[in-house]
Amino acid sequence: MSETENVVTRAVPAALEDDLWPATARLDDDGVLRIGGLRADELAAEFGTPAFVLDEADFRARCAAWRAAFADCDVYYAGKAFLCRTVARWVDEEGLNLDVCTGGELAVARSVGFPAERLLFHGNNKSVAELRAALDYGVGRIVVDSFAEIERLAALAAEAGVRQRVLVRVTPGVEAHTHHYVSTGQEDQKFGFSLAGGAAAEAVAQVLAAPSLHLVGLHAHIGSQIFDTAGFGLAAHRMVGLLARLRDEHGLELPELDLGGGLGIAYTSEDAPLDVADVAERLTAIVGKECAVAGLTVPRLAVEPGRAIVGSTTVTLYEVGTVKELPGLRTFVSVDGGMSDNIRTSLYDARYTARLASRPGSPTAHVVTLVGRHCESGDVVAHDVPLPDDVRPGDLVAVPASGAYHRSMASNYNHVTRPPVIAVRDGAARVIVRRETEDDLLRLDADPTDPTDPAGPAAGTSAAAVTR
Ligand SMILES: Cc1ncc(COP(=O)(O)O)c(C=O)c1O
Ligand SMILES: N[C@@H](CCCC[NH3+])C(=O)O
Repeated sequence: MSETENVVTRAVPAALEDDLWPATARLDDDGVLRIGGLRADELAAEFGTPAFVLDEADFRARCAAWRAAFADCDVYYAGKAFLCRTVARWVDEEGLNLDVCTGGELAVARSVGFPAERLLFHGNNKSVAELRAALDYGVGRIVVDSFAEIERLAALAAEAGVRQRVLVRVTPGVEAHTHHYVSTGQEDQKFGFSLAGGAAAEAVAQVLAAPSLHLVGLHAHIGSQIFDTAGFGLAAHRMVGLLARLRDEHGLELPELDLGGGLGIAYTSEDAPLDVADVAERLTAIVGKECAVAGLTVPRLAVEPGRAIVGSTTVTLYEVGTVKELPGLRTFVSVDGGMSDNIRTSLYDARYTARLASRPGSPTAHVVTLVGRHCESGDVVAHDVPLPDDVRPGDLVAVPASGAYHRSMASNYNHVTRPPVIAVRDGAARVIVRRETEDDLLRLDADPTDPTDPAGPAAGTSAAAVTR
């Protein structure tokens, strides 16, 4: 238990804290939260709770800011943060490219006709079916992640009669200062080819030897929710070093360098995110300088922001169901969602804040634990949240910064239906992902009274079948 829990009475923040809330979020005079010109209480009445409310104007503005900051680079929105058909369409309309990491994400892109050339396909264990789907759609770039995959992809591309553009994913040996579950630049992890161990250079040689593969560049992603540029700088330095070595060994200058995603956002007022324009300036300067020193032509840079684009655009609206006070110990405020719509608190010990969204409440707050409705005592939405003393059942609570890795990591634990995503803009709301129903949950189950139901899903082609 935290020392502050329920012991200190605090003032409820009067205003919405900068950086945490979507750009169009406002507090009405009657204390009601408004996003995209719409009142939280009216949104809850129309669409129910819990619900993800996504500020479309903010999403588009963030895409535009990244595009402007990285003007001569390729910006790939990382769909894993949150993807649905409408968002794929917005990304396309805003002129960004799209990073997909599964056949499912690719299917979303495909379903809206996302230009194949502007897709990049990631994954440390892409299936044969996924690789075939990517080749079939003509995905612009595939990032190869293992020796087995190089062999597999080379065979599949040859079979399809295409020469597939690829990047080699390198682990540059950089420790990002973030939770170890989301740190991916260090040697000891499952992604990519080690730089220090020589695997990266060997992977490059194998790709170059495969006539059906066309090596266009290198890729590195050091982790996620990062607040300083030192790690990116070090990764850039090492990647340019590898480019120079490849030039010396193979006489070729690779034209592309993808430095991945990972820029952090503010979840509480203690977080100080970097400005995208500053990051762009620093990264391009570092790469430019390193290339000048190495005598290399500056490669075209690519970046893959996910969280930094969608994270702050979305607020989760919950309804309070119970308030349990344990005098001198803690107050639990239970809402109608939980770890099925926000796994980040229990998985990464992530910090969040929350505020009453349907009325002002008393000016003083108890620091409470905001919990969900699941059968786990670790089902916490947010620790140490100052909610008004008079918080009660029926109140709406809003959790900001819940656009990235919330809906995309949502589950049906306890057979809870996953919340909808409601896009709001200029006073209009649109359901872009509908709420699941109990019928949705039952749809996949076989009927126990009917032995012929279901026929069973079609099996994918096994990897062994291709490489043998
Ligand atoms: C390869 C790759 N690119 C991009 C991203 C997006 O990261 P973020 O949402 O932190 O920007 C990730 C996730 O960490 C990733 O693994
Ligand atoms: N899911 C993680 C980020 C991982 C990104 C994927 N490589 C998070 O919520 O912070």
